[in-house]
Amino acid sequence: MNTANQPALTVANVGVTIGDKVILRDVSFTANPGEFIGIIGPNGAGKSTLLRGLRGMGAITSGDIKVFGQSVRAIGDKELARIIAYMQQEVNVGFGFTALEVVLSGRYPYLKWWQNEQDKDYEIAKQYMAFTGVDALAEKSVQQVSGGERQRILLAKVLAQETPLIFLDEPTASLDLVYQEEIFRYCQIMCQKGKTVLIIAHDIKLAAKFCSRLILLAGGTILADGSPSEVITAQHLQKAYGLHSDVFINKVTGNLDIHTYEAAGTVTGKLLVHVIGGGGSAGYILRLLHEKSYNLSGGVFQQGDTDADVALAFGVQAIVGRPFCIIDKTKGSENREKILAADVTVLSNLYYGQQNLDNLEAAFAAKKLIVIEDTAIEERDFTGGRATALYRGLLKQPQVVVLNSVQFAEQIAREGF
Ligand SMILES: Nc1ncnc2c1ncn2[C@@H]1O[C@H](COP(=O)(O)OP(=O)(O)OP(=O)(O)O)[C@@H](O)[C@H]1O
Repeated sequence: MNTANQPALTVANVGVTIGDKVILRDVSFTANPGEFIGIIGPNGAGKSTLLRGLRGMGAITSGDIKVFGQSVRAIGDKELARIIAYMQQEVNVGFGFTALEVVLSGRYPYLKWWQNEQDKDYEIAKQYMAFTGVDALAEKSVQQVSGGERQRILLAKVLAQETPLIFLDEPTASLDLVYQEEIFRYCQIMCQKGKTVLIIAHDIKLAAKFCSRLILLAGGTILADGSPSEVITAQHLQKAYGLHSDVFINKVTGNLDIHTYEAAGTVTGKLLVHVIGGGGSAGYILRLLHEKSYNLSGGVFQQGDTDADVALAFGVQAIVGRPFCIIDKTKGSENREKILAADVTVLSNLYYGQQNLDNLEAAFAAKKLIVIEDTAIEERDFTGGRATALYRGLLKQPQVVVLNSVQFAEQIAREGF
């Protein structure tokens, strides 16, 4: 087969109906050499049905599938096995076979019916066993290896098939974190060498970390197809999984991260809450309130402050000032505007220096103010006593309620504001 200048896979309007149940409909996409495509989606979305169908193993009721420009229907079994290797979700490995024998069975598309495996086949099998780190297990029975080792033996078998296309149906299921990452890493290397890998995965974060592209299936059709950041959005996750989430780049890992939470009722939706914070003191407050769907603003945070990052991750309108600088007039006024507009303002357990003293002064403008106090103000005062004096004056205001962070969390969980 001539594979040059052709998409590896062309899927056009594929549908699968079993009995009167529509399992897949209008599935269309093209996969090019070198692409590492993660197929994600909730249970029952049709991922396995799709992969089986693409491999020509399940009945496709409509549409067309081409590999390197040729319809799969027109390709014989053995030739197709030289183009697509497929690792199914549950593989029964025959009793008594050694790991090497299992991997060698991946070479069958290259053997004539009368032929045994040749030296070259042994070399290839051993090469991929070394690649997936199971060469030392060659003579061991596959019944006597761990689940992770077995998955890597099966991956070596699939690789020994030396096909340009590789389909993997949840190869990481039941594997620990190390093995899961390893399998994704092996696939990434194979794709860098020009192979096309389609992998079904339930771990979205892992798929987003390694795959060059994701296809999100939901309800039997493609909901989103693109780069991980295009596909993994709160809106798509809500549509596909019915899940409330925030999607953001984790500053520690540099990877896409997802924070999921239980949906709050609609009661809190319209209440405006402003959170005065900084230096990481407001992050958990923003999270708690965001999870309850309050309409939030926050500030004045400093650029680079984790409170500013948390606000960004949760889509909170944040007033962010320059780092290590006294809060300027503009930011101070913005802060007061938000405080005046808010139904409730929360003042976090802030530490005060000259730079952020304006946050404390601004708190006097609140209609209703919840002051979070976990540490005595004297210990948080780096202004030579000014912050303490202001704070004491603030606590005398009738609109002020003082809670520690545990009481605050309980209050929000129990009844909100
Ligand atoms: N042979 C069949 N007969 C009838 N329904 C089927 C058949 N095979 C699959 N289905 C149904 O088709 C839908 C899609 O199944 P499929 O296994 O493709 O989903 P999946 O996305 O791979 O799910 P999971 O994440 O749970 O593995 C499910 O509702 C399933 O019950």
